[in-house]
Amino acid sequence: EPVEDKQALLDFLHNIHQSNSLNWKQSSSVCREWTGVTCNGDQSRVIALRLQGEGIQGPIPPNTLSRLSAVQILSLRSNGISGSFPSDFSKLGNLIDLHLQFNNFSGPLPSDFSEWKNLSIIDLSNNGFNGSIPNSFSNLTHLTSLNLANNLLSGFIPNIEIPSLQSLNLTNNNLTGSVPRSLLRFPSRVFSGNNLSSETALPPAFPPEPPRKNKKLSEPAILGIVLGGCVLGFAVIALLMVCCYLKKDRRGGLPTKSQKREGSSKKNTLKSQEKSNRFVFFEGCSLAFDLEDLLRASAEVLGKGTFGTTYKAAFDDATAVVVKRLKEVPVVKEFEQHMEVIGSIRHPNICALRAYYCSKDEKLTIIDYYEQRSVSAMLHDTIGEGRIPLDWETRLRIAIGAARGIAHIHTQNGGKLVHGNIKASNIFLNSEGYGCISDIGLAALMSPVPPSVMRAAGYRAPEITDSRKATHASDVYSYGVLLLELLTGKSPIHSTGGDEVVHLARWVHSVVREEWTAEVFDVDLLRYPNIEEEIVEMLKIGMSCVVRMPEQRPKMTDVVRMVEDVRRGSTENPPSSETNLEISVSNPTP
Ligand SMILES: Nc1ncnc2c1ncn2[C@@H]1O[C@H](COP(=O)(O)OP(=O)(O)OP(=O)(O)O)[C@@H](O)[C@H]1O
Repeated sequence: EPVEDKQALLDFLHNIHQSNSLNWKQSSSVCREWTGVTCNGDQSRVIALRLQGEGIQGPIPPNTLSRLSAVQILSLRSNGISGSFPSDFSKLGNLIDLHLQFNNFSGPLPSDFSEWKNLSIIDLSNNGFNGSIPNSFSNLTHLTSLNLANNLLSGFIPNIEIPSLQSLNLTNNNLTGSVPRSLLRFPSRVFSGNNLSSETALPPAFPPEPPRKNKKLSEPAILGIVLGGCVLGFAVIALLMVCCYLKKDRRGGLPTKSQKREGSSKKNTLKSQEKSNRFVFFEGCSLAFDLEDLLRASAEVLGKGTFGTTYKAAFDDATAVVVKRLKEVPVVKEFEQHMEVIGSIRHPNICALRAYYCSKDEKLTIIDYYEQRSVSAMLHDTIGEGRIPLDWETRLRIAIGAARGIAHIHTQNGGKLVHGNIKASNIFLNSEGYGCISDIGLAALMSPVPPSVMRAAGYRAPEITDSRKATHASDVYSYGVLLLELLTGKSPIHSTGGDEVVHLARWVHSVVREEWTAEVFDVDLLRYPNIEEEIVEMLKIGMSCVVRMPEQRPKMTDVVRMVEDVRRGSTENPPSSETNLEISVSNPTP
């Protein structure tokens, strides 16, 4: 137990005004039980403190958090913290990430940032910091991301020459002068909303920033929160709006247009109330809307899943986010910890979690809206005159992408993270047209779902009787069913015409055993020339994933290699015109 760190945290707790009471008790274990606290391996020091959206008000009491000298990650974002930048934070010499955004800090920034030699991410955006940007930022040789947007900073932008700096945001301040040469590599939008001179010397590659339509709306007086053009702010607003709609929805359906107009005056109040609750949003959100567009957004129910209802919040320019409202999430702390793990994952084949909301009664997750809908919709939904068949190239990319995404999930959280609900309705297409997987690990958090009502029934491995106890091997099984679905075009549970319900894995096995392999494949696929070898290879992989014994299934990393080889193999050995569709059934499926 890190006794001194614990005392520092208790001193902090006893000297702040905090509206959502933290569960920090002298008698409980700081490393194992306290919300937002992470210790090192031997539990001798606190190394991360994440108190996002905890409703903390007022200034940070001096000589409290600054005693956490081993802390590397400090996040106090989305609270109501006021006062100046705590000068004693200079003692936190091990800091790597500092998140103080969306608070009410004021006064100048510290003049000497060189104390924090390891700092990599600094987010001080959406506060009331004034004065100039200190030159000492240049000494932060490990800095990768600096966000000072939506403050009251003035004066010239210093020449910050840090090669590692990849992300910069200085929008909506009162900065003057021109953009220094060292920062010309960043796009003009990261400097917009300032008083920079026209000879800002932006290189011709960066078009001039169009006038900001909603400039007046970025004033703090309007919404009480400074959102301006900040990208992350959009997620918050969308979240708040949807909360508003959801509350209406609870009273009976989504609001009509006139109800929306009536309700708009109430939205601001709701926004500020909710802001002081438990909003947490993650970096990297690249959505960009005008605030007006956001206020016009409407909510639509996409569907009711096992764990709650999913909404689309759409904006006038067709941009949208998806809000999942989860029911029956038993433990707040577990939910928050899980969201922090998921929110930090950035991978091309994993749908990024943009934000979440957590209170005792309400839990929401926010992700991007995928216009083409899910792989399930692409395979099975009839649109307009009929279904547009999914071509083999797309199906192959879905399979490769999903495999890569799941393999990455299996490496997270010390190799303990499991998806637990892999199915076609949780897979979308990323910008490169590869599969991208969503809803990671939610099943493990929820109340157990009886196998009979599990919507994922057809994908569920035979050994899984409790929906919360999925494993890497059961994920491999579910992925195998997904492959069979892509190859056959059939749902994981389907009927053959009579009353009988057929499980896809069993059906494929029986057809292959009868040596009618060609009958297995979706007729839409058989139209494509020269793909027999690839689809047969893929079928073999799918069948190896759905064997009954979990220990006989391949590991996800092997599956990635195998599905990638399907394409590689056939380019190296082009298929003969007469491909043999025979498959040997060596491994009985259930
Ligand atoms: N980000 C998204 N973009 C587009 N459609 C989505 C998105 N997220 C979910 N959907 C669609 O919304 C519908 C409801 O999704 P939801 O996740 O609630 O249920 P489900 O996937 O059918 O079941 P489960 O709750 O077991 O995952 C599904 O058709 C799903 O594909």
